[in-house]
Amino acid sequence: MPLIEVSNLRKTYGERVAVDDVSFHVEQGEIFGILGTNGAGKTTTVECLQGLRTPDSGTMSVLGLDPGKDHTALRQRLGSQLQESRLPDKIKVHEALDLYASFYANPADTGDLLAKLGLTGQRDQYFGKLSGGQKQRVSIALALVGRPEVAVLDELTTGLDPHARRDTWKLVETVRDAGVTVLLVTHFMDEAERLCDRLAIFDAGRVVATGTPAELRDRAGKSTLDEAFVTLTGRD
Ligand SMILES: Nc1ncnc2c1ncn2[C@@H]1O[C@H](COP(=O)(O)OP(=O)(O)OP(=O)(O)O)[C@@H](O)[C@H]1O
Repeated sequence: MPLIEVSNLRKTYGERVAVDDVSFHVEQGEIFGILGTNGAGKTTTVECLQGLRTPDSGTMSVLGLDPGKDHTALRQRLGSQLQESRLPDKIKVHEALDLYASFYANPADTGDLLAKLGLTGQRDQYFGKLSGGQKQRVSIALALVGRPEVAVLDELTTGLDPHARRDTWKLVETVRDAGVTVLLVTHFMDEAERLCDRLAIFDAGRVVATGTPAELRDRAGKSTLDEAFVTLTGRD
């Protein structure tokens, strides 16, 4: 049974249809990408999956739970990275981690987690003083502190330099290799190609294709995911 199953999901904001008849599934242990341009409905979809938004219609199952009904149980088993750094500048790294750890019944050891993410030296630093890459690593640490079975990582490398992006990608692979299923929201084709085992291409609230990066390239008859994306979204 898939770890995540979404069928015919629809979500509107007033007149605006943000997500329209979206279906896909995610298998245990994979990095699954939700790829699309701005406003494609990616964040709305993962917010519904986390029980943060109520869809208008459709069904969802995450770890066998219904996000709408089993929100509290799901929160213990799912880790979320914030789309932007929403931490106050004046919180220290270890304070943020301890705070998030307190939300979970069986949190990870925060010292170990900081070491794994290369943040031991930043333990006592204010969040506001960190570099972009360090902030991103803190937000990944916050997503992992509850020992989640599924981690939702949204716009992971936006604003990072090429070295920090590559370091972050390696980190995501380490997370997956430790057995965590990763739902990766991105609008970067190179990131999706490099990291995702399978992905769904979103466009204007709909899923236009799902598959491995190689399958999507083949289907579109293109040599890069970038070109395949343009073809599959009908923008050729
Ligand atoms: N709270 C809201 N109220 C009204 N409209 C919203 C709200 N949140 C999102 N939308 C609209 O719904 C559509 C889908 O937005 P969503 O944030 O899900 O897309 P996205 O693919 O994650 O985009 P981005 O990459 O820019 O984050 C957009 O047109 C957006 O303007």
